[in-house]
Order: sequence, then structure tokens, then C-alpha cells
Amino acid sequence: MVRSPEDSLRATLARVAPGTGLRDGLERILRGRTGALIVLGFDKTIESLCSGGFEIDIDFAPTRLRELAKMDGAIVCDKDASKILRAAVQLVPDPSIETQESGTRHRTAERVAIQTGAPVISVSQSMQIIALYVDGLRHVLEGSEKVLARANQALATLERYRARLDQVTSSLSALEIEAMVTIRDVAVILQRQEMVRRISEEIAQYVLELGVDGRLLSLQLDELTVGRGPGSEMVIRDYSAAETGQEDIDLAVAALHEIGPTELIDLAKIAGIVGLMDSNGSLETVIHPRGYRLLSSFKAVPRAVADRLVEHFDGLQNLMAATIEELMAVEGIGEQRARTVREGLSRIAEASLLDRFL
Ligand SMILES: Nc1ncnc2c1ncn2[C@@H]1O[C@H](COP(=O)(O)OP(=O)(O)OP(=O)(O)O)[C@@H](O)[C@H]1O
Repeated sequence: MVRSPEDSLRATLARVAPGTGLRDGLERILRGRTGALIVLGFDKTIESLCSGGFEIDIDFAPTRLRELAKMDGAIVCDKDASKILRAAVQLVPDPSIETQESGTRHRTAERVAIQTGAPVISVSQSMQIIALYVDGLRHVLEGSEKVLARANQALATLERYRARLDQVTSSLSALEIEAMVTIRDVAVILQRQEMVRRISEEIAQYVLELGVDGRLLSLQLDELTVGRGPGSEMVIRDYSAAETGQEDIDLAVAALHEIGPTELIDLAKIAGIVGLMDSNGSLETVIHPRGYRLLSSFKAVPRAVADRLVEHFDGLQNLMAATIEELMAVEGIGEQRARTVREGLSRIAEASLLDRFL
């Protein structure tokens, strides 16, 4: 699978997170008020851009990095930064590669990263900042206090989003039981799931960036994402036409992940993306679930068996009306599982009625 630039950036952030030797070395360079240009990786392409300097091939140590950074030129490490391979190297990347940076150090860093695909780190002597250049992306490293402040804000947002998602999810279950779900209700769930997914991803990146300083944040993130229930894939499957293949569902999920923040506010747009909009374009059209999402909440019913149940009963309403004997007619459903399904669905129905009328 091809790695996205964001994935590569996340991997590099983990490599330079507080607590790592590389971060320690970079902080030492910063405190010493010198600069640095460091390439993480060495292959034929990188070698072809190196001119002069000397080969050292020694184990990485923060103090060594600091000392070598005192010399003019770039330092080349292996991709895990476990070895320092070359120092005082003049890098000569293709000058036709566009760069937005000013200053030869940073222009070189961006060009080398684009040309070689290897992450490049620049420590600016004049601006006192550490910047990462990865796959065309630039990321300035900040101190843990600043990152934590932003992460805590994101965590508070996640808490609010999560509470709202739980609310709309239980109201969707109630509407499903009563066969009163509209396209709008499904679009709202997909919207809320996507909002929770995005903010959780943002926090996961802060966790990576914070390294040892992000342990507490990581626990808080786990707590807020645990038991999030089935994702958008299950909801889309539930409301797609029976003949929709897994590939189309995966494409719909990917399209949902791609849409911009303004489009995410537009429920009609969301419904359109996942193929739920009908010809009259109304969000108020009533649609019927096939039952995948509710069945997925029963741990005792494996997915393949749930698929057979859905296929057999063709819709949640038929499934809910089925007796134990009728359920047992489906392959993979013995008496035990039939009871689990029967009682589980009744419990959900009762809970949603109680929610509505108490
Ligand atoms: N192509 C290159 N290869 C290796 N090292 C380089 C290259 N270009 C710049 N450097 C390193 O960067 C140092 C600073 O260069 P320069 O002052 O032009 O950069 P700058 O972008 O203004 O950096 P800073 O933000 O640190 O002041 C050079 O002395 C050299 O060590």
C-alpha cells in the first residue's frame, strides 16, 4: 500500500518525539545556537546528491549529532537515526524543484526531501526552530507545552463530539426499530462519526508528536474512543442497496474521509457521497436499514453469520419479527445464537421505547 504524505509525516514525528535520542540531539543543537541540516535515510539517490564531506558510519548519539552540527554542511543518518553515516556534506538537489522556503539551508532541505523521499530536518540558527520536511509537507516542531495546550483543546472538543454521537446513535436505533429513519438521520450519524474520527486523528498525531510527554493524553484519547461502536462502513452498508459490493462501500467511506470541512456541514452532500440521495433529492425520504449495525453489537454473532441473517430476512423489520425457530433456519444460527439475537433486539426495542416515553 502506498503511504500518504500524512502517514510519512506521522512516522517522522514519532522519530523526533520528546524522549528519543534524535530529539535530544536536535534540542542540544538549538540550545547551542547552531543550525543543522539532517537527512534521515541513505540510498543511491541521496548519495548522488552528496558532495564532499566525510564518511563516518558511527552509532548515533545526541552529543555526536550536536558536535557534528558545528561543522558547515549537512549530516546524513540512516532512516532510523541509529547511525550517523556522513557529515559536513554539501547537498546538491535539483535546483528546478520548486520551494517556498527562503535561506539556502531550508530551500535545500525542502528540495532534498522532495527529490529523495527521505525526511529532512532543518534546525534554523537564525529563527531557532526545528522544521521537518516530509513528502512535500513542512512541519515545525513545537515545545511540548504548546502542543499539549492544543491537544487539550482538541480533547475537550472530542468529548463534546463523542457525547453528541452517542446521542444521535441511540436515537437512530430507536428510529430503526420504529421504521422511521429518514436520509437526514443517516447523514447526521455519518457526519458525527466523521467529526469524531477527524478530531481523534488530530489528537493521535499530538500523541505521536509528544512522545514521552504524551502518555496521559494517549490514555485520555483511548478512554474517549473506546466503545465507539461500528464506524461509517457499517452504517453505509446498512442503508445501501443489497447489490452494493464491498468495493463500492470502501470507496464511499474513503470519499467521506476526503471531503472538506465546509462540505461536512452539508447533509445533502454527505448523503449524495454515500449514494443515499434519491431522485427527488429530499432528505426526508424514509429509508430502511438492513440490520447490519444493530447485529454487529451482538458479540456472539460473527460477521459472516450476521451477513447471512441480513440476507435471509431482507430488512431489520423482518428480522425483528422472526421467531427463534425462524432464526434457527439460517446457517450458523443455533438455539443459543437465535436467543441472543431475539433477546438482544427486544432489549434494544424496549430501551428505545423507554428513552422515548420516559
Ligand atoms: N546545500 C547545502 N548543503 C549542506 N549544507 C547547507 C546547504 N545549504 C546551506 N547549508 C548549511 O546551512 C548553513 C546556513 O546557510 P544559510 O545562512 O544560507 O542558511 P539559512 O537558510 O539562512 O539558515 P538559518 O535559518 O539557520 O540561518 C550553511 O553554513 C551550511 O552549513
